[in-house]
Amino acid sequence: MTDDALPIAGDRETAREVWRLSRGHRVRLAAVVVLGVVSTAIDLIGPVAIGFLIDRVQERTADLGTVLTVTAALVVSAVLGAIGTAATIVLATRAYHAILAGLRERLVARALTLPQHRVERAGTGDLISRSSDDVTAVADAAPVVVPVVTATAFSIVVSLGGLAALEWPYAVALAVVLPVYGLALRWYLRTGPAVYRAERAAMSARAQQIVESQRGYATVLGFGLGEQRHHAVMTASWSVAVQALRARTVQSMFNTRLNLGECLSLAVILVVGFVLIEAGTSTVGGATTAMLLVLRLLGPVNQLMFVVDTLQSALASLNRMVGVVTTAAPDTPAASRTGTAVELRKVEFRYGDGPLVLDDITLDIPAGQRVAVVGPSGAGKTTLAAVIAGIHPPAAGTVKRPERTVMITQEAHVFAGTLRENLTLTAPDATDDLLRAALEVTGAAGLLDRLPDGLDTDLGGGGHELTAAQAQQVALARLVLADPELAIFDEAAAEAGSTDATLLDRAADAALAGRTGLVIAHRLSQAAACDLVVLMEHGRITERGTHAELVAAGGVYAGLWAAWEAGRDVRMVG
Ligand SMILES: Nc1ncnc2c1ncn2[C@@H]1O[C@H](COP(=O)(O)OP(=O)(O)OP(=O)(O)O)[C@@H](O)[C@H]1O
Repeated sequence: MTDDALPIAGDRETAREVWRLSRGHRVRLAAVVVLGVVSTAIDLIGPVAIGFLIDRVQERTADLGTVLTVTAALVVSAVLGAIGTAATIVLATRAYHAILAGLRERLVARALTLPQHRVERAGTGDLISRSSDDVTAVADAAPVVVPVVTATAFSIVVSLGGLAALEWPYAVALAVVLPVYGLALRWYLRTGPAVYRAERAAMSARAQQIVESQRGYATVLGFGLGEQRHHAVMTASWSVAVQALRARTVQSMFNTRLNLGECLSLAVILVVGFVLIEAGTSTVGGATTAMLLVLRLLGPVNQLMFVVDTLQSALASLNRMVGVVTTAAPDTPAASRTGTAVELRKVEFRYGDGPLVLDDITLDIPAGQRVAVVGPSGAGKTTLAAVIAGIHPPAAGTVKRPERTVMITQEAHVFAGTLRENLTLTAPDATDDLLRAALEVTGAAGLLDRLPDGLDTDLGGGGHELTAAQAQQVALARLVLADPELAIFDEAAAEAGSTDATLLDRAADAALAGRTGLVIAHRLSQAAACDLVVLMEHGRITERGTHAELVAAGGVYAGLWAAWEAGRDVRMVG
């Protein structure tokens, strides 16, 4: 794990979080425990009844009534035990899924508030895999793990209790042998995962060799590489065979250890039973009951050993999920001083270990004013916008911005869902009238009329496709509905003079009305309409002032403006 990776919770932290999440389900969990103990205890009736019958037969006091009573007890205990166990498993599985659903909700909620730079540093894949693969791994483990773990836990407790009730030396003997299973498990967990990983890696390498040979078929033929490819596939296949052999060996060695545990368990009960019968403290029936109890227990214990892999990987996934949930909340932006919406002091920023992309930036944006940032490509405009928006924390210096800050980036995303859902993302309670008004403000009322189902039209993946400009208008309408104090626009550079550019300029202008605005101006006409213009070059602010002041000053901006007016080099600023 690198320093940048999202954290992985420890087992204790995970247990704490799961306990916290179980708050609404504790009655159900208590019912699981009660039902589990009762149904496992009912299961004990069988061994006890058989022991009772054997003793009566030995004493020669058994008659047909005894046999029928014992048979009835066996049937009733089997049926009730089965019903009770099934009900316990159903209840436990429901509780498990309810708690998992709660965890998933918290994970998504937390993931959506993680600072973008945190997610980017960790790799978006990490977060996606935690909220999809890990959730699936934990959910898929339920049908395998829950019944086995529940049954084994109750069986161990109740069987040990039953043995102790019978004669305490039986329980002590079994308790002494049970650690053999623990040792077998420890050995398996230390050896198994690495061997299985190596087997899977060998399989991937073989698949890779085969796919490459097929994909590069023409090259293989053209260069006469057939023999070489054949050899590569053969080597990879042999490696799979070797790894598979190792994996199966580990498995059978594990089985041997389990068999040893089983033999020892039965042997100690046999020996203890013999000694107790000899001493006259136990009967043959009692020893038989003890033996049957141990035999009953061995099934679930063995099953537990075989689901331990699934259990482990589910726990690892759980730790990864809880790691996101318990990640520290991002710093809330400091409230800005009255009158000044944005305050940057000596801000520096670099991507990773790269060079400074922002260097000594000090900037105030008075509340309600619009500032345009212009400059050549790579000057750091987008980075400055992201630092002001709080997406990237500054490497040095301080940034203050209003709490309600929204940034519209160059790629406005349209989410899969209806237009209404796309708009209400930022205003869940907005009425249809408000949504229409927001679309109207951003000049998209016409779009609404053209959509086949109006606000209910499906957009995004598989739905009605919006043009890039329409997607921007929807994003702007979303911004209007979010009603932020500071709006930051880093919009796509539409070609100057194009219908889209005019449309978007008007839409942005309307969306900015009454707010503080920071506009990354790709067209100098946008800059000219702002209250203040900031020119950036090589990560530094080199000129600042009103448009008129900068033009009058005759510096770089004035040159750019002259070029813009002459229509000579429009792209200089984008
Ligand atoms: N994610 C990143 N990782 C590393 N370097 C980056 C990253 N994003 C931008 N840069 C670098 O930072 C510098 C500033 O980039 P930035 O995108 O902020 O400039 P810009 O003025 O907005 O350019 P443009 O107008 O082309 O969008 C450039 O040298 C760029 O290569």
